[in-house]
Amino acid sequence: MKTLKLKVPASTANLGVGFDSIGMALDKYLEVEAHLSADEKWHFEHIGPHLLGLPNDETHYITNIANRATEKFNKEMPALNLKMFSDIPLARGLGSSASALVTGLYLANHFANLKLSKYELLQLATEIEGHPDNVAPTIYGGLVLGVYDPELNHTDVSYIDIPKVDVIATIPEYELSTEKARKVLPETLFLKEAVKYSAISNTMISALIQHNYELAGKMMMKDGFHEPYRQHLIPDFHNIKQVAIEHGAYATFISGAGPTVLTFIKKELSGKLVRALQDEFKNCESELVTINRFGASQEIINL
Ligand SMILES: Nc1ncnc2c1ncn2[C@@H]1O[C@H](COP(=O)(O)OP(=O)(O)O)[C@@H](O)[C@H]1O
Ligand SMILES: N[C@@H](CCOP(=O)(O)O)C(=O)O
Repeated sequence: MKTLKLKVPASTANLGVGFDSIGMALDKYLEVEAHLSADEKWHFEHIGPHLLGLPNDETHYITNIANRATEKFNKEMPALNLKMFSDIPLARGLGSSASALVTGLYLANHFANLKLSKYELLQLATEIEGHPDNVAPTIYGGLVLGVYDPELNHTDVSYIDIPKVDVIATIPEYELSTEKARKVLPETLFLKEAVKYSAISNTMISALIQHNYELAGKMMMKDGFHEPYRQHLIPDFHNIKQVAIEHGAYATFISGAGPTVLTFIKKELSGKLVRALQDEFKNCESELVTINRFGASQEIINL
C-alpha cells in the first residue's frame, strides 16, 4: 500500500526580540504515516505520550487544515488513515501546532494533488497562522526571518546562518496555550517604544550574522514586544535566566509564547548548565536541543 511518510520539525519562535517574525527549526519531530482510508472515514492512531487527548476522527486539527487547503483550490480531500508519533510537547512554545498545520498542508498537497511548491505552502501556512515565525522554519529548516502582510496576503522570508551555539530548552510540565499567552499582550505600543525595540531587534540580527553572540545575546534579552507581558505566566523564568547567566549563557528568553525557556550558550559550557538546570528546576525537563537545518521532509514508501 502506498504510504506517505512525513517528518515535520518543531520550532522556537521570536528568539527574544523577533516577535511574530523570527524562528528556528529544532530537532524534535511530528512524524506521520498516512494512506487512503478504506472506509472513507478519517482515523488517527497516536503513538507516545505527547499526543494524548487529541481526537482520532475528522474533528482533528490536521483534518481541518487539509480540508481548508483543498477547498481553497476547489479540490476534494480524501479521508486518510494516519499513524502519528511526536516528541514535541503540546502547548509549550515549541511550535507543535505549527508542525500540525504544516502536516495538514503536506497531506492535502499530496493526497489532493494540489502541486503546491514550498513557497506556496509557506504562503498558505502563514495565511492560516497569521505570522511566519513558526511555520517558515518548520517548512524550510534553519533560522528564518519573515513578514506577513495581511492586506496583500503575502509573506516574504529571508534566512541567516544558524548560530554556532548550543541550545538548551527548559520545558515546564504545565501547558500554556498560545491563545492565552497572546491575550496578555497590549493592543498598541507608542512609536518611541516601537522604534526602540525594532532597533534592538535589528542589532540582534546583525550581531547574529556576524556571529557576535555576546552582542546578539545582550539584545535578545532586551525584548519589549512580548516578554515583559508574558513572564508572569512562567513563574520559574526569572530564576532559570539567573542560573543560565551565572553559567555564562549568551541569552535566555521565552521560546515562542512559552512556557519553555530557551538558552543560547557556548558549546564548552552547555553540559554543566543543562545539568545545573535539571538539578535546580525538577518540575521542568532541561535538555540540549539541536537546530534542524532542512525543515519538513516527505517520502513515499510501499508498506
Ligand atoms: N499533532 C497535532 N495534532 C493535532 N493538534 C495538535 C497537534 N499538535 C498541536 N496541536 C494543537 O495545538 C495546540 C497547541 O498549540 P499552541 O497553543 O499554539 O502551542 P504550541 O504550538 O506552542 O505547542 C494543542 O493543544 C492542540 O490542540
Ligand atoms: N510569535 C508567536 C509564536 C507562538 O509560538 P508557539 O510555539 O508558542 O506556538 C507568539 O509569540 O505568540
